[in-house]
Amino acid sequence: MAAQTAIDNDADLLGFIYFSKSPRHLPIDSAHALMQQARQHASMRANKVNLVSVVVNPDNELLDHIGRELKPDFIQLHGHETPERVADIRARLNVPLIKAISVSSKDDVTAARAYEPLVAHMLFDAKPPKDAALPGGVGAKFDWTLMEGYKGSAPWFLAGGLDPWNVADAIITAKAPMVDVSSGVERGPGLKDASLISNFLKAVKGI
Ligand SMILES: O=C(O)c1ccccc1N[C@@H]1O[C@H](COP(=O)(O)O)[C@@H](O)[C@H]1O
Repeated sequence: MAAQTAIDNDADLLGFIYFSKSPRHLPIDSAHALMQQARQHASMRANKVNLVSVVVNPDNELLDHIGRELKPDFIQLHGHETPERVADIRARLNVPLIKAISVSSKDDVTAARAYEPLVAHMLFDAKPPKDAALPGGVGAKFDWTLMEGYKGSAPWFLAGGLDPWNVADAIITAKAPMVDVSSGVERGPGLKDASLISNFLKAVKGI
């Protein structure tokens, strides 16, 4: 299981996608089973791993369902949720939030300020191509130098097109405290690859 490889290589967080257009989409029952296995594996190894439910413009019904059934450590909002909507979600759920921002310019990075008081972590991902079916998980990179000077009020994630070969350069260039990856550790859409996962984590931990 990909999650086990990630845990064995000291990943701090694991993401479970709930978005039907994604090749990584996991219905709640499947996510529940995989998250249980991941929690058991981490506790056997005395590793602490945080489990993240990734959603896109979720309605309240879905959020309540995820909160109740999956009990994730974080919910990652990867759509066009406004700061007002994020404030509503924060008031509704007792789950720390990660807000993804799509970046193609410095203004996009500046837009993070409005979310910072509302979330545990910001995540900066590339703006997907206009015709993309997914808002993330498409392997698109952005100009990491756009993160220059961004401090943030909490540790933040760099994402978008990262892989085992470029992640060290990305961390150094963007001065990123944390990174997130999806397609860059896959051998095909939705097919996580154990050796890519372990090479990615070795590259990150080796810095
Ligand atoms: O991975 C997905 O399928 C996905 C679907 C919907 C929203 C977000 C998704 N993934 C997130 O996208 C970024 C970057 O992915 P990649 O490494 O460029 O493939 C990452 O934060 C994932 O959590």
